This record gives sequence, structure tokens and C-alpha cells, in this order.
Amino acid sequence: MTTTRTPRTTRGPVIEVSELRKAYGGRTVVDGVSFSVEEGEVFGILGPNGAGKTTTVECIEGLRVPDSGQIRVAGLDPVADHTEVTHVLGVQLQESALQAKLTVREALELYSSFYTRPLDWRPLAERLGLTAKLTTRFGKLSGGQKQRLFIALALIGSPRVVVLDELTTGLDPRARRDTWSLIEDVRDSGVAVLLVTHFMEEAQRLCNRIALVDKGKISALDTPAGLIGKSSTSTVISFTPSQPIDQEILAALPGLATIERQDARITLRGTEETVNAVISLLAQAHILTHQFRVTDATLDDAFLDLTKA
Ligand SMILES: Nc1ncnc2c1ncn2[C@@H]1O[C@H](COP(=O)(O)OP(=O)(O)OP(=O)(O)O)[C@@H](O)[C@H]1O
Repeated sequence: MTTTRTPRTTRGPVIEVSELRKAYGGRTVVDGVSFSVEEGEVFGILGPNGAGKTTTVECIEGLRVPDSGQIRVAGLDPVADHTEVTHVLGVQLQESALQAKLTVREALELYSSFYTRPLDWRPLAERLGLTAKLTTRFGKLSGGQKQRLFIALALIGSPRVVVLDELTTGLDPRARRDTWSLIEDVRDSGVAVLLVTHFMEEAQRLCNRIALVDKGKISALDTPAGLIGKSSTSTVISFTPSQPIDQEILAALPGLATIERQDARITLRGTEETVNAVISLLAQAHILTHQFRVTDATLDDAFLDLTKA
């Protein structure tokens, strides 16, 4: 006799990952990863190429079997309870998942038929700019249009959790922004979103929390602002001095993390302390500057700092 487990409906984490480990051919690529994702949260996974992000996500989707550790999606085991999990988990498909001859409308209708409570696909298609493409075959869509269809299909089952790997890769700037606002609405409706991305601007805008994965381990887990605060580069100072400044003088500035030079322009990454020191250095040496700018570091700066070898 087989037992059917039902998804847990009480509030709390919708995804729970505990001490996840996975090796390929004796090489560990996910090494003790733990995190949880709450309802109504966008949780980002960021990390360099080969860090183990997709492997982690594929274990959550039940596509890979972990070597050890525990995963729960709405209280269900993604491998043992795979059928039940597919009803609460929406996944962005890979290109090979759809036949080239299927039209956009047929794909939307087909995927709607898989679920007991599907969304009305028409407004979803409209929101994703697919209405004019309903009779176009999948094989004739552009890369960006395919991507939009995959996002629609991930959401069509009205999932409690949606996993989006490389959400806006291949989308033009307008489609990217429209997709972000759709994901914000999805999150605000209480859905948990697990987002794997290489776009820092996307992560900074959408994610409530981010796990920075490096060499199979979580190296930092915080809000975007918290991650920026954790890095040694909270401030970016750039200016073009009226006369050259020696590298050693700059390198001795307190709180300094990096120095970049492009032609005569100097960009320093550091802290508030670095800003004050630069100002007094320039004043003491009677150096004037052109376009002196001080900006807060972005997630991009924090990523580079927190994942540096
Ligand atoms: N099926 C597999 N067999 C053997 N090695 C694999 C397999 N899948 C992934 N790997 C290796 O595991 C490591 C982690 O891969 P994974 O795809 O999880 O990384 P990622 O963080 O998603 O990378 P990217 O940002 O490049 O997509 C890589 O070194 C990759 O080559």
C-alpha cells in the first residue's frame, strides 16, 4: 500500500534545507548547505559559476537525490513525495522540456490541465507580453519569448513555491523590469520564490534575503543591505585628480579595499573612514578634483568582495 502525504498548510518555512551534501564522482559540490524560505519571501541564491547553486535547486525540485541532509518543501520530501511536491512547487522549465511544434496557447492549456487549481492563463500571458504570440509555435519564438513562456508555465499551477533559475537571462531591459514587477506581485500574494541569479541588480531589487554560495558552502546569508554592510567595501569614491597621486599613498588609506584606475580617473572602494582620509589627503596636497563622487557600494561590489579568492 502506498501512502499519500499532503502538503503542510500551516505558516512557517515552505522550503527547509538542512545540511545538504552532494558529490559528483567523489567531488563534493554541495557541502553542508542549510537555509529556509518563508511564505511571501524572495530568497536569492548567488554565487560564482560552479558554486553548486543549480545542484542545490535540483535537489529541492527532486531532480537529484542528495547524498545526505534533509529537504522539505511544504513539509514534503521532494524525492519520496515527488508527485505531491509537483502540485505545490512551480519550476522554470529548460528549453528541451517543450516540443517545437506546440503553440504558446497549447502549451499554456496543456500545463493548466496538469493542476487542480490553475491560474487563468490569459491575464498571465497578457502580463508577460505573450498575447500576440498565442498561435506561434514554440520553436519559432525568440529566446526572450521562450523565457517569458517558461515563467508563465512556472506560475500557472498557482504554486506555493516557485523556483526560478536565471529568471531574466535573455530578456531585454523592458521585459526584465516587467518580469520583476510580476515576481513582486507573486511574492506579495504569499508565494515563496527561490531565485538563482547572476544579475546583482535583480537580486538587490527582488530578494528579501540572499545566500551567497561559494565552493559548495554558504559563505554569507543576509538581506541585500546586510550583505553590503558585511563586505569591506561599503562606499565607492571616484574622482579625477588635477595631478597624479602615487599608488603607495592611496594604498595606505585607512579602510581601503581596492584601487582602480582608468586613464586619470581613480575609483576607491572602502569605508566612511576612507572617504574622510581621501578628503584630507587631497586638501593637504592641494590637489583639486574633477567629478568627485561618493556612492554607496552595491550588491555587485559586496559580491566581488565576499567571494574573492
Ligand atoms: N551531472 C554532473 N556530473 C558531474 N559534475 C557535475 C554535474 N552537474 C554539475 N556538476 C559540477 O558540479 C559543480 C557545481 O555545478 P552547478 O551547476 O551546481 O553550479 P552553479 O553554481 O549552478 O554554476 P553556474 O553559475 O555556472 O550555473 C560544477 O563544478 C559542475 O561542473
